[in-house]
Amino acid sequence: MSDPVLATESLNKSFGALKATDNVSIDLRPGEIHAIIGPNGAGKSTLIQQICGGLQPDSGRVLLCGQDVSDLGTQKRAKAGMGRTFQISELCMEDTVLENVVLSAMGAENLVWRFWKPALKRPELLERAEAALERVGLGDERETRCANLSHGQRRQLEVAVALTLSPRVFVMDEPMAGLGAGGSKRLTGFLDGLREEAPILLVEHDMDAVFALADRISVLVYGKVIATGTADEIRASREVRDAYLGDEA
Ligand SMILES: Nc1ncnc2c1ncn2[C@@H]1O[C@H](COP(=O)(O)OP(=O)(O)OP(=O)(O)O)[C@@H](O)[C@H]1O
Repeated sequence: MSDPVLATESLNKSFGALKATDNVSIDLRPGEIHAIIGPNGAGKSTLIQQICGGLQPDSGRVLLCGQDVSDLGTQKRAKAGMGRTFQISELCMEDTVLENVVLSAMGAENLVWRFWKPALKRPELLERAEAALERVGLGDERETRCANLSHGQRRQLEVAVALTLSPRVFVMDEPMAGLGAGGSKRLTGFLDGLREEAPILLVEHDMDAVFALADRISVLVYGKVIATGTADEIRASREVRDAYLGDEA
């Protein structure tokens, strides 16, 4: 079996007496989508934040392509290849789609951000930004202001932004949130193809999307992984049904 691209080793995080992440060890293999599911308050976002560097665990490690990144902050992890997406607030609503992606491509080159308007004329940055926009299907929207994009298009734009950093993994926190049925279906199709670019660790409440996409699913309950397996294995697990999915799964 191939080495994991991303792995957590015994991550623990408590808030007072509450164990939000309890000894969590999961991994993400090349080409796969690994979904993390679980009830509200199970610790999914806390886990994602520890993986991406926004929150320091009490103990445990995060490995990216075998390298221990536990001591790196969010930016350094992003540069090392951790492509966190769907932080809507990081898009600049007043700027165009192309400007948003160029800004990110500049970050990848450590360029100073106050010089970013002239950077729009730099062919290598433009090329990288345009390639990312084409890849996510927003090539025709390059001059559209971000504020005028649909919810689903903004999610695609966030992937384009992440792509300019040549991510080794994507870590996505509830990408389907706020999308209608049609939007979820379109995004599901898009994520299905995106796994060729880099494997995806996906936290998601939309079970249709999870069961359509995930190669493996881990179920988190009260901060603990109670099961990891294929969609069929997770559906068949009595423990998972009792703790989370009920009998409709
Ligand atoms: N900064 C914090 N301080 C104290 N408690 C926190 C903090 N962040 C999260 N928690 C608690 O930790 C637990 C896990 O929260 P978390 O947001 O990670 O769950 P989640 O699985 O992402 O939930 P949801 O599906 O509702 O987004 C919850 O009980 C939450 O109230």
